[in-house]
Amino acid sequence: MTARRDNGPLLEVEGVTQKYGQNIGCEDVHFSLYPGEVLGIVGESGSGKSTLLRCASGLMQPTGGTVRFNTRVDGLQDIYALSEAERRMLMRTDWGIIYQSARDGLRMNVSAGANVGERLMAVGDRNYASIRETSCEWLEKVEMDLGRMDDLPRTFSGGMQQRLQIARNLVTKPRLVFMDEPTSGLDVSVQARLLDLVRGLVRQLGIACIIVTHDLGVVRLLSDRLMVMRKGRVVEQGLTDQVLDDPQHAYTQLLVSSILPV
Ligand SMILES: Nc1ncnc2c1ncn2[C@@H]1O[C@H](COP(=O)(O)OP(=O)(O)OP(=O)(O)O)[C@@H](O)[C@H]1O
Repeated sequence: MTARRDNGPLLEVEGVTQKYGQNIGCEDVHFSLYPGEVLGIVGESGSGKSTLLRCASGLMQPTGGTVRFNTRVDGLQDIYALSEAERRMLMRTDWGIIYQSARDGLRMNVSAGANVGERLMAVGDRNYASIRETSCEWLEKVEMDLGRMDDLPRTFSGGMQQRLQIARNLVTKPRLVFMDEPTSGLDVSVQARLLDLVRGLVRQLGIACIIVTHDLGVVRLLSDRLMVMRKGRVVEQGLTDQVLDDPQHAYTQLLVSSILPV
């Protein structure tokens, strides 16, 4: 585990509840995430994983509870008490979000290079040569062929699009990255390479991550800690190996024994 605990949590989620009318998206969720720590969230379809991720990543204000992020200047701040502009700035600088569908995370009508470069411009970089150089470095880090730099993402395979999303998100060196099913929909060998790449970059850069997935193999490989959700609630959480090798809750036991589809 590479998490650093000396300066307190990077993200603190307390009592987060999201209701959609009568429907419960998630209910009374608590957790803290430390710098450099990778948290996996698993659970069957409809268990509230995506709802929780959206609440924690500033995309949807929960109907109850608080989400606090340890900002560089002012320390722990309730992200929904910030102005829209401040929250957007955080999202551009300290957070990354990697979506299951590249369409949600990339601009499909601008080139691969511009997809990466515009993130640098958004944080104030105005030097075209250095933007292009850094974009190239990142495309290489995610094993993209630089010959495709000026091509549109819609001409890429699913695996390439996900690698481009990773470059676009990591280029600004965020401290926290949210990933929603980053490998689903890709074929198995592409998934394995992508997971290796994510694992290498996350460890090398010491980025904290929250990964929502239905794939226990993904969390086994990437996450330090694991949270298991059912019907909007967290039923079990702990160190990933502990939870997967010695599940305490009956529902986790079913998930791990593959009796339930996750
Ligand atoms: N926009 C919405 N309006 C009403 N109910 C919603 C909405 N979004 C989600 N829900 C409900 O909230 C609950 C949790 O859904 P959520 O999508 O967060 O689960 P999930 O675990 O991410 O599922 P999946 O793995 O299928 O994406 C479900 O009962 C779902 O029907």
